Amino acid sequence: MSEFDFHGLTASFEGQRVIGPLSLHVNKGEHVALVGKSGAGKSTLIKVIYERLQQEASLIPQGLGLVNALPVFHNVFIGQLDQHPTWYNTLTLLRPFSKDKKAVKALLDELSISEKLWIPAAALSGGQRQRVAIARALYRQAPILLADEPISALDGPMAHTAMQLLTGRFHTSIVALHDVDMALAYCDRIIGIQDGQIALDEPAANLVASDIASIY
Ligand SMILES: Nc1ncnc2c1ncn2[C@@H]1O[C@H](COP(=O)(O)OP(=O)(O)OP(=O)(O)O)[C@@H](O)[C@H]1O
Repeated sequence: MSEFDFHGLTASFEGQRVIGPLSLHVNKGEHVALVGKSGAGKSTLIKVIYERLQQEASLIPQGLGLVNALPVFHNVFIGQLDQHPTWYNTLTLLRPFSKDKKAVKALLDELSISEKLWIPAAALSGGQRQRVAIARALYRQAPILLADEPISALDGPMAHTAMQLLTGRFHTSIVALHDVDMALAYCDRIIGIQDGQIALDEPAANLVASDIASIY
């Protein structure tokens, strides 16, 4: 069953075409890895897809988009901001409800970072910030994940934990990954981007890492 079927996806900067035009059909339940060399267009393609999906998707942008002045709890809670009335969000800023504290802490426990619950995001390391952005995306509970290099700053075991959570909790995902081995391990479809076009589109089961090398 189709999750989405987009045609004519394009993006340009200062008149220079960097994506497409291309078509992308993704089935419900697919976990897609976007691979390709730096500058190929993976981040831009994720942004273009997000513009079309909006509320249906959880986004982990490469820049993470954390609010530095807010504690980790609030940065994760932001994932559900549009699911509550304004009065609820205002009260939460001052004094979070215990059910939300419990839910956010449980998620942070899974990413081994719950001890930072009340620490401002500004005081976190790069890998800790990435885990908070992952928790925010999971907390949103959207059906589709769009993630741009979500594990680039994580150590080996934590990178595996994060990929298990992301591919396990989201029905459908599109994740840009530099690590080809992680892409093959956790995704069932590999899309290679080269100069803003799809240069490879194969089930992961049909590929080994060296097959993907040609697009780098
Ligand atoms: N804001 C921008 N203004 C101008 N050009 C841009 C902008 N953002 C991206 N580009 C250009 O678009 C092309 C694709 O960039 P993009 O960030 O999508 O690549 P990428 O595959 O995600 O790279 P990386 O793996 O390094 O993150 C590049 O040539 C880049 O220089």
